[in-house]
Amino acid sequence: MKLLEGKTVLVTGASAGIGRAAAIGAARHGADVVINFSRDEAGAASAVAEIEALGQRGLYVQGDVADPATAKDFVAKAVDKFGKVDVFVNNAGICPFHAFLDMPVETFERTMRVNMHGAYFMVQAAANQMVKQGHGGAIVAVSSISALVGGEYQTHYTPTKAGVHSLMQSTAIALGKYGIRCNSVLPGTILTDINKDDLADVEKRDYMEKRIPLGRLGQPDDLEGPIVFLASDLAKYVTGAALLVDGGMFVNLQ
Ligand SMILES: NC(=O)C1=CN([C@@H]2O[C@H](COP(=O)(O)OP(=O)(O)OC[C@H]3O[C@@H](n4cnc5c(N)ncnc54)[C@H](O)[C@@H]3O)[C@@H](O)[C@H]2O)C=CC1
Ligand SMILES: C[C@H](O)[C@@H]1OC(=O)[C@H](O)[C@@H]1O
Repeated sequence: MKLLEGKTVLVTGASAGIGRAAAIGAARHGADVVINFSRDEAGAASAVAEIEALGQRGLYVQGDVADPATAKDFVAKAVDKFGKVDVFVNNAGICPFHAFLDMPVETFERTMRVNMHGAYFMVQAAANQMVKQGHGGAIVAVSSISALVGGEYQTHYTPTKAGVHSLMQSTAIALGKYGIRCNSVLPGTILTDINKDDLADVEKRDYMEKRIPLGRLGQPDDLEGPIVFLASDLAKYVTGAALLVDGGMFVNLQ
């Protein structure tokens, strides 16, 4: 069963990793997909090629989500090409691991701008378009298990992930009257570029793996189903919710 037939889906940071998996998943479920990317044009082009190979239409648009102007441009280009926005997936994010006591101001500010400000202005631009269209929509934010737990080298990052989930709770209220649902997915540890240096530490990787009841670290396509579900009418009465996708890591205290 195709869950997003006829929909136009926008995904940020989709040249690789979880964003790419969400974009491909949406296409597999019958959507046309517009992806934002910042630097990796080859990755973006190959994601669009994969979307087209699935029989759907695709478009890639360059833009740094930290710049609020990117949000309006992304939505405008999507509407130019496909006429509407039905689903928006806020995925772009960075996590430059660093200790707390000597956190460089630039690292802190860049992480806030990409992960939090970027999410805010992107969600706002997508929501304005959905309100204008008048037939509702779905917004899914890629938050994190890190919205619920801390990280010694992530003191600048975990507040952005809690912030993104909190944004979905508030926009669920602000946008409910327009039929726009807003939810978060909370991935656990998923093997992508964002953590490949961190997980090169064999001891740490081993510890993470052992903490996961399902016995393995996540892959980007583990997020495909949960994101498509929240974007689809199967979740038509779900808003303001958060779905942990972590192989059971969070609940595994002892
Ligand atoms: N990999 C993991 O274990 C987890 C990842 N997440 C979140 O998932 C999201 C995706 O990350 P991953 O796929 O894991 O890593 P990734 O590094 O493969 O993907 C991040 C994407 O965001 C893009 N991006 C970064 N800065 C950008 C900017 N300024 N403007 C536009 N695009 C930008 C990158 O180009 C890349 O495509 C992030 O928000 C991350 O916080 C959440 C929980 C766990
Ligand atoms: C980048 C980290 O490996 C990853 O990001 C998250 O949000 C997870 O909690 C992991 O710490």
